Amino acid sequence: MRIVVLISGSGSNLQAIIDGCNDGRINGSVVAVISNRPDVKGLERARNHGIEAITLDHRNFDSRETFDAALAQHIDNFEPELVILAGFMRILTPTFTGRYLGRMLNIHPSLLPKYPGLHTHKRALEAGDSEHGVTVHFVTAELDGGPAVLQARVPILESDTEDTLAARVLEQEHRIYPQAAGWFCEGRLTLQGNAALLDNTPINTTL
Ligand SMILES: Nc1nc2c(c(=O)[nH]1)N[C@@H](CN(C=O)c1ccc(C(=O)N[C@@H](CCC(=O)O)C(=O)O)cc1)CN2
Ligand SMILES: NCC(=O)N[C@@H]1O[C@H](COP(=O)([O-])[O-])[C@@H](O)[C@H]1O
Repeated sequence: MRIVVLISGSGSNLQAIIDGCNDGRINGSVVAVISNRPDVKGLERARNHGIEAITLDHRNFDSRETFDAALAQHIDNFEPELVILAGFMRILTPTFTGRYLGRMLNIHPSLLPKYPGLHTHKRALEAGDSEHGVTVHFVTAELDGGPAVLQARVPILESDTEDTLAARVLEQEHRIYPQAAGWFCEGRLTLQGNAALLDNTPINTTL
């Protein structure tokens, strides 16, 4: 399957997806990487693997709608079966999410539905939570509200800072995102209404 990955920064999840394609865990190939921010490390990661790396700077557009329309044109040029958000930091419009409904995944650094949005590690620490984690979900118009596919739990340690917690969560991200993408590329993972199905059975597995 053809995969287009959207990024905004470092691209460590992009790297995990590329590695999954290269070692056979994902029956697909990343055909393009698109960043809404210029000169980010994720674009370098793409180029290091001979993958087309495109910058579509959202600051050059006068609205979310015009940015999303241009983004969709770029994506559709590559005719992907799967669009992966990997640290992509723009809220997408309903028109855009509707266009890729059922074939767009995101990874979010919290145990959704807890802490949608930003600054999740800080919020979990400030709440005094004993555990945190990460969720892979289908992308819908509702921000971080799409059906969950996979989750991984991470204990919060007394000594944790935002950075140490984020690093431990990131390790789990790199583990479960290739698993979810692999299921999709095998045709096993689908979106039916507001439910994620694996082999036609409702799923919300914690790995
Ligand atoms: N319609 C949807 N759009 C996006 C989803 C989604 O599920 N539905 N997932 C997000 C990813 N995400 C968290 O996982 C997320 C990304 C960005 C933001 C946000 O508030 N962005 C700000 C800009 C922040 C910045 O540039 O640093 C904004 O867009 O104004 C919240 C959550 C991707 N989009
Ligand atoms: N709301 C989206 C969000 O916060 N995504 C998070 O951004 C980081 C990107 O890292 P990466 O660029 O190294 O993959 C990851 O922790 C990812 O979960």
